[in-house]
Amino acid sequence: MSDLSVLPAASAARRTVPNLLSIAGTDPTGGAGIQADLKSFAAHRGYGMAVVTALVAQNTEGVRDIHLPPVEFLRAQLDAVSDDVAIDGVKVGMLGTAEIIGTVAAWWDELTEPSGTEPSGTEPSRTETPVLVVDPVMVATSGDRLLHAEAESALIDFLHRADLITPNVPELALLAGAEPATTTEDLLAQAEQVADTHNVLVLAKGGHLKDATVTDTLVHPTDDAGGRPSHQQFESLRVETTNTHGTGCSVSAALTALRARGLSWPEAVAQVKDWMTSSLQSAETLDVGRGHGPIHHFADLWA
Ligand SMILES: Nc1ncnc2c1ncn2[C@@H]1O[C@H](COP(=O)(O)OP(=O)(O)O)[C@@H](O)[C@H]1O
Ligand SMILES: Cc1ncc(COP(=O)(O)O)c(N)n1
Repeated sequence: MSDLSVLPAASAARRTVPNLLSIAGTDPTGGAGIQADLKSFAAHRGYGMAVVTALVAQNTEGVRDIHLPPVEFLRAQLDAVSDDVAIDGVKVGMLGTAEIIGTVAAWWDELTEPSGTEPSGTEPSRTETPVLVVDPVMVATSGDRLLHAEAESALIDFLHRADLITPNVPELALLAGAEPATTTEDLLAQAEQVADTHNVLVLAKGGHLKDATVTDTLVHPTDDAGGRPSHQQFESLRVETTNTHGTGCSVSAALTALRARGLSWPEAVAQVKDWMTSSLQSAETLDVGRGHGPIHHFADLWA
């Protein structure tokens, strides 16, 4: 009889599960922020890690209070992860203040820019710059502000670091300095402006438009020759539900996971859009709270 007391561990010689970090605020009811990101990473086969920028006393009905840990402690959390773990993807959500944005920016720049010093041999074995997705979180579905108004310009300055930004309609309007789009064409024009200004790929999410279908548009900045790769639109039927708490957080985390797993951006967006539709369709099988409930991150897995 074989020895049942020892189970062989799977080989970790080559990492096939990406290490993914969410830098975001919390939602103790589990639908948005870091809690949603961790579920979304797991639903997309990634190993989830989390650094808390802000403790948010919120539920499905709204935000009650926000506590900001000192930025020295935020930096200590970031270093604790990056000193030890090879990070494949980072999703940035709620940042809250200009000081927090500056702290995350300094950490990111040190992590990704060559220091000029010889490696000590103790760094985690990362071969490439991690994927960086920034969800420019400003206002929650409930209408509560999650970014100080005076921190908007600091957030805008942060964006050029991202591989992809994922604004919703009001966030894109703010970034473009325009009124919120009312049509997919307006959304596209604003996304082109923002993509060029910050030289960043933009996924303009159309959930807040009133159409019967929901269209997200992936927009590239113009290239060095002044041309723009054609944009791609991802359309789905609109799910009739008020359980939309955390949709933006979940989408940006899912995209981080799939890109870190090697999918192209269009492949990742197409897959995440399908997943989001079924997560919204199954949201009512959960019974969480009296307000805007969470989506069902594991609808397909549990089916
Ligand atoms: N009612 C809906 N039916 C189907 N998809 C939706 C619906 N609402 C939002 N989505 C999708 O969920 C994601 C988040 O969209 P959006 O609501 O625009 O952003 P946010 O959650 O950041 O406000 C997008 O991929 C969007 O297409
Ligand atoms: C900590 C935190 N981050 C982000 C959101 C936005 O979530 P949504 O707008 O998708 O409800 C939120 N409510 N809380």
